[in-house]
Order: sequence, then structure tokens, then C-alpha cells
Amino acid sequence: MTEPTPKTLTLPAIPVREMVLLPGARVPFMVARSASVRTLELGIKLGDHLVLLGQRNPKEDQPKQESLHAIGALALVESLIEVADGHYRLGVLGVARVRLGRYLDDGDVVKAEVEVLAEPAAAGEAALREAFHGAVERFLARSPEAAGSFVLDPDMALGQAVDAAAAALLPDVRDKQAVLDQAEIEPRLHTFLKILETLAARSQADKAGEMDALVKEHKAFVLGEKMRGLPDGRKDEIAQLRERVLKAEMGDEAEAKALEELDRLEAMPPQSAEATVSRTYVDWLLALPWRKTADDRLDLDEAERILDEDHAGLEKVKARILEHLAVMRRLRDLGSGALRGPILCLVGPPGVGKTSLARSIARALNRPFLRFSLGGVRDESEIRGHRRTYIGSMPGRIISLLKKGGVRNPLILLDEIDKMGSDWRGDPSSALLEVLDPEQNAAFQDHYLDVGFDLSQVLFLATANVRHQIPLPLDDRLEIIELSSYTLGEKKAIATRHLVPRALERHGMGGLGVAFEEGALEDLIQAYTKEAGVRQLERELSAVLRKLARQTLQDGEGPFDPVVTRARLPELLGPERFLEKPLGPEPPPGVVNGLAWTPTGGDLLTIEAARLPGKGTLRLTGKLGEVMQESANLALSYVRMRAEALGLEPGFLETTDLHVHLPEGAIPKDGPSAGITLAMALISALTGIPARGDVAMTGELTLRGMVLPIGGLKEKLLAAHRMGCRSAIIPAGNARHLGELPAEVREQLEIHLVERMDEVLPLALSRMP
Ligand SMILES: Nc1ncnc2c1ncn2[C@@H]1O[C@H](COP(=O)(O)OP(=O)(O)OP(=O)(O)O)[C@@H](O)[C@H]1O
Repeated sequence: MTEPTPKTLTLPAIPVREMVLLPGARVPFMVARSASVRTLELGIKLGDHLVLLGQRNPKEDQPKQESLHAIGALALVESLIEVADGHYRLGVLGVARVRLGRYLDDGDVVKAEVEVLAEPAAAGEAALREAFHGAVERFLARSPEAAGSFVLDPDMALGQAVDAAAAALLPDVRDKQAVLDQAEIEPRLHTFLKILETLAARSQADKAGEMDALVKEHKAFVLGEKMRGLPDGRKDEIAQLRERVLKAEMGDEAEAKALEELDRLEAMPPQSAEATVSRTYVDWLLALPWRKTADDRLDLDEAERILDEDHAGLEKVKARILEHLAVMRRLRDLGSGALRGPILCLVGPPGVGKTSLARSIARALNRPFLRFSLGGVRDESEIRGHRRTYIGSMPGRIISLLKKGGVRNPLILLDEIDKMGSDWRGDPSSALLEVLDPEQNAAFQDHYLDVGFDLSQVLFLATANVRHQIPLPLDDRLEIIELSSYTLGEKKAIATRHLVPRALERHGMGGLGVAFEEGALEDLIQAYTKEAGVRQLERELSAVLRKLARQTLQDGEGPFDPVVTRARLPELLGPERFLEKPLGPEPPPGVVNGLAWTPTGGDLLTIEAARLPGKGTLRLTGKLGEVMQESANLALSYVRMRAEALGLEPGFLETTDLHVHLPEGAIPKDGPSAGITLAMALISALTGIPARGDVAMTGELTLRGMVLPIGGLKEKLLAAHRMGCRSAIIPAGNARHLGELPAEVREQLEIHLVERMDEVLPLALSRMP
């Protein structure tokens, strides 16, 4: 009979201390040493084989071949988890014994040339088997605590059974290594039995007295294994955690806290709730990017290119952003560190690109983009975390985001800063102030972490829909950049340059020649969406492409037509949804176009007034706020004062009731800016002269008939233009805001500036009384 030739392999190798893997056993363990991590990262993946070699001296950091045991284990990688940067938890299954030939550590993947030792066939087994079973059973009967989940399998081959028992019952790594060292079955069994005898004798001695360290160790080992499948892994784990803490460069304060916590952890029963709390805390400290920074590019030309690539238009906004970046760059070049100036806050209606601009800035700077949505945050602890006094407490969102970003200089977008609430649990805006304050944020205090974390390298940006709802102290720290609604022309440009190509790609429709005719885009914008931004437009484009995608695969009538025309829209999207037209050329008397500002952009606000028989009562419906009710009363007083000039019969109110209604009656409306519109509606109703349907107006009215400036002019005029009004009447005091209007609007909308109500009449009425 010829001996089978031994099998020699060269495999990635990891030296291990305080653990031994026996064939057939499953062991999880931590890998943190740099050479081993390198080997893992470069040379090992799930399902691979590697060699584990026991170290004679656990204190040695970079063992040489001489300090490794000659017999090791061939292991199969069953799980591989990166628990923190550069720290892995590896789950392995022992496959066979190996004899080390050469150990090669040349700075790359550590390798070992090994001979795989086949399990010898057993001879004269019966007697040996009996000895083994008898000894194990006696041992278990005397020391049941040592058994853990171990049960003797009567069907297992003897050599494997010895390995399994050694893996489960021998707490000491040296003992396990002694069993591993024995490739032949008989010597293996003898070694094992001898160790077992010593163990049994010791435990016998202890039974008389107190439970001694050995049993405790057994118990810990058994419990540990039950809890987390870690045989003698716990000590190892804490030692490794300590090592990681020392390497993490988290700063003196945090390091001291972490080490202190590990001391406590060591003294706790591993499965206790406190141990979990402690362990989670240390994990948090280890997972934070104390030192790691993203390599910040800050190349202005590149930033400009990226901003232009991602967004059409928005020239002023982009210019302001680039100025901000330029200052950051100058400060960095001068070595004065982070920008301490105000935080940029993009304010504007939904869907105009605030979030996506912030995303582009992060891309331009090569920093991770992290979003903190503040909408509905009303509790300080969401920002600062909960104190670590109970299970389940967590750091606040800022610290969680930093962990997620993995670097200490990400871009954090504080989204919807105007939607933050506050209540008895504390005011989140004051916590946020601390986050943003350069004097304080170098040592930001999270309640859970309980040690300062440096936020000074983070680039904060904010967004809001409505400026006046931003808490004042915060507003003070912000530099507001306003974005306004898009005009039809701008929406068309955004759709053509960005939304359509993006949607084509997302729906797998590129390369089919799909195109939108200009008229179709116009109709899509005007008849199927009603919004300041382009979000709904994006959705409608998707809806069209979904329909087309189906048509490419299921031919209905005729071949696939890739061109979307105006005429095809009803077929693709159903009937038109919005008919954004002002009132007809001559609406009924009493109906007038006003202009409103809302957080979602400007809007046309039609006011209706009717004259009814009665005795001088003014009824107001349509959810008018207090200020608007007052303006309606004031408008009526103005009309009464001017009754004669308006050709109204004296005492007209004695026989007349007036009813003013603002449609979309369920939506609350308020503010003084509808003053002149209310007055016009009353005048039109009382005189019976219709107002001009293509004129819209806004302005506050005083008793003396003066027209005072109002807010939100730009949005209101954009709405008038969008709705197809021919002209708009606005207070002369708002003239300075006209420069903000896009050229398209200035050209197409005739704007009348008025100082007095008298000037409004000839502009708004179809004829004079
Ligand atoms: N000028 C633009 N150029 C290209 N795409 C744009 C432009 N403006 C908006 N978009 C696109 O419109 C979509 C909506 O924008 P985004 O989510 O940034 O809106 P937002 O202003 O942050 O809204 P919200 O206030 O609701 O958060 C995005 O897909 C964005 O890329």
C-alpha cells in the first residue's frame, strides 16, 4: 500500500493568540492587528480557506515562524463582518490540521505553506472508544456546569469526537493546542484524557471548598458560548477592545472614558443588560471619526462645473455659493482652519432644487452628504441624544450622522430648519445653536457620548421654505439665499437639460429616440402640474415614460411612436388637470384677481363679492384670518367714504348686504395685502361694472386710500405671469423689488405701480363709474 502523497498548499494565514481552532469546531474571533487586517482585506473573502496558527507567546505583535506552533488549522471563512474601521469579526469552521512548512510575511498578504494532514483511519477502535466515552461521561456527571451545550455524539468517528470534546470542554488554549498537536488518533486521545483527568481532579478538590476560579472560568466560558458563541473569546475581546481604543486616537478625554468603561465591562457578567449598555457605548466611541477626514478638494473651477452640470439656471444662487466656497478656500490656504462665518441657508418653495444644490456642493467638495431632516423635531434629545442611563439610549442625530459619514468633515444639511417645533421637552433650536456656533462646536456635547466631539470641520448648510418661521436666534446665524419659483421658460429648460435625460435613463428608455416636443412640455407644465418647483413635473415625466415603456413591449395599434406631442398627452396622462388661466376677459361684476403668497409659492387668489338685499351687513366667508377681516372692513369704509365719486346712491347700505367670499374656502388666508383687491371687488359688485379679467393686483389699503407695499412680491408676480395675466397692479413702494424678476416676466407682464387707490380704478375696471 502506498501512502497518499501529502497535500501542500499556500494559503493566507493569520496568527492567533488566546484561541485555538480544532477541526469541526466553529469559532468567531476578532481580527485587528494590521498585518492580519491587511491579509483579510487583500486576500480573504467569505467562503475562502485560510490557515490559523497559534502563537506561543501572545505578547508578540509580529510573530516569526519560530514563535508559531507547528500544527495549525485549516479554516473555512463562514462569516466576515467589519465591526469598525479596520476591525473584523471572523467566523470560521475548522476543516483539518495542517503542518506549517514556511511562514511568509513580506508586507503583503501573509501566507503559509502548509501540508494538510488527512485524518488517519482508526484501528482497534472499540476499546479506545469505550475509554473515551466513559471518561467524558464521568467528567460531565461530576462537573455538569462544564458541559454547556456539549453532547457526546455516539456516531462520530473517534478522532473527530475527541476534537469536538476538546473544543467544548477544555477551557485552556494550551490544552487545546496540545490536542491539536496530535495528528494521530491514539496519542490525541491520550493527551485529551490526561488533561481531562487533571481538570476533574481539580474540580473535585474545589467542590469541597468554594467554587474556585476554574469552575468560574468554566461557567463564564459556557455562558459566554451560549450567549454569543465565544469560547474563551471574552477576555480576548476586551483585550482587543482596549487595543482598539488606544489606537483610535480619540483624544484624551474620550480615551479615558472608553478605558474606564472597559474596566467596568470586564467586571460585569457578560450577558447582563449593563454589559450590553457598556459595550454599546464603547462601540459608539470606537465607531466615530475622531481623526478621519475626507480629502476636501475645494477647487473652485471644478465646483462651478459641477454646480452647472447638475442645475440649470439659478445663476445668482450659484454665484453666492461659489463666493462662500472661495472664502473657505482662502481661509484654508492661510491655515486659519474652518470657516467661522454664517451658515448658508437656502430658502424657497418646495421642489426648486434646495436639497439637490446642497448635494452638488458636497459632490463638488468631495465630502459625504448627510441630511438631517428637522421637520417635526421638537425634542432637544433628537439633536443631543439621551443620557446613558437606560437601555436603548442613543446619541443624537448629529453624532449618528457623523458615524454614518465616517469622516469628521462631512457636509450636513439641516433640512427644513423652519419646521422645527419646541415643547416642554426642551427647545431643539438652542441645541442647534450650539451645533452651529463656532465658539462652542469644537467640543459639542452629546448627552449620550458625554465627551466633547469636534464639529468645527463640518460644513453645515440649511434649507427652509419660509424665512420668517425660522427661530430668530438661528436666523441670526444664517446667511439667507433665496430661491424662487421657476417660470415656464425656466421649467422648460430644466426639463430639457436635466429632468428628461435623467428620467429616460431611470426608465431604461435611452436610445429609443424618445423626445418631447416643445409644445408637449409646455402643456405638461401648464395643464398637468401646479407648483413652484419641478417635482411634480418630474413625476409626470415618469408617468409618461412608464406608459411608453409598456408600449414598446406590448404593441397596441401600430408601431411604437417615440415622439411625445401635445396631442398625445391626454392619451398618456388623462384629461388636463389644471387650466392655469386668469378669469375670462370680462368676469361677472364683483369678481377680481388678487395675488397671494404661500409657502409653496405664489398663487392667483380670486375674490368674489356680491350685493344682496338687506340692511348693511358685511359677510365674509372662506376662512379669512383676523387681519384679512379687518382689511375687508376697512375696504368697505373706504368705499363708503368714496360713495359719491363712485356714483353710488347715498345711503346705499341701508337696503344692501354685502357678501365677500374667497374661494378654496377650506384653506385659511390672512394678511393685509389683499386690501386693494377687496376694495375693488366691493366696488365692482356695488357699481355693477366688471373688473378686467386679465389684471391681477396686490397691495395694502389704508383708510385714506393709500396703497402700501407688501411682502412676497416676486413670488406673486411669478404666479401672475404663470397664470397668464396680462398686467399686474402693485404698490409703488415695491418698485425696488422689480429687479429680482426674471427678464421673461418683466417683458411679458405689464406692471403698474400705484400709490393711491384712485389710480387702481381705471386700471382694474373695464370702464369708469
Ligand atoms: N435648477 C434645476 N436644475 C436641475 N434640476 C433641478 C433644478 N431645480 C430642481 N431640480 C430637480 O428637482 C427635484 C426637486 O428638487 P429638490 O429635492 O432639491 O427640492 P427642494 O427645493 O429641496 O424641495 P423641498 O423644500 O421640498 O425639500 C430634484 O430632482 C432636482 O434635481
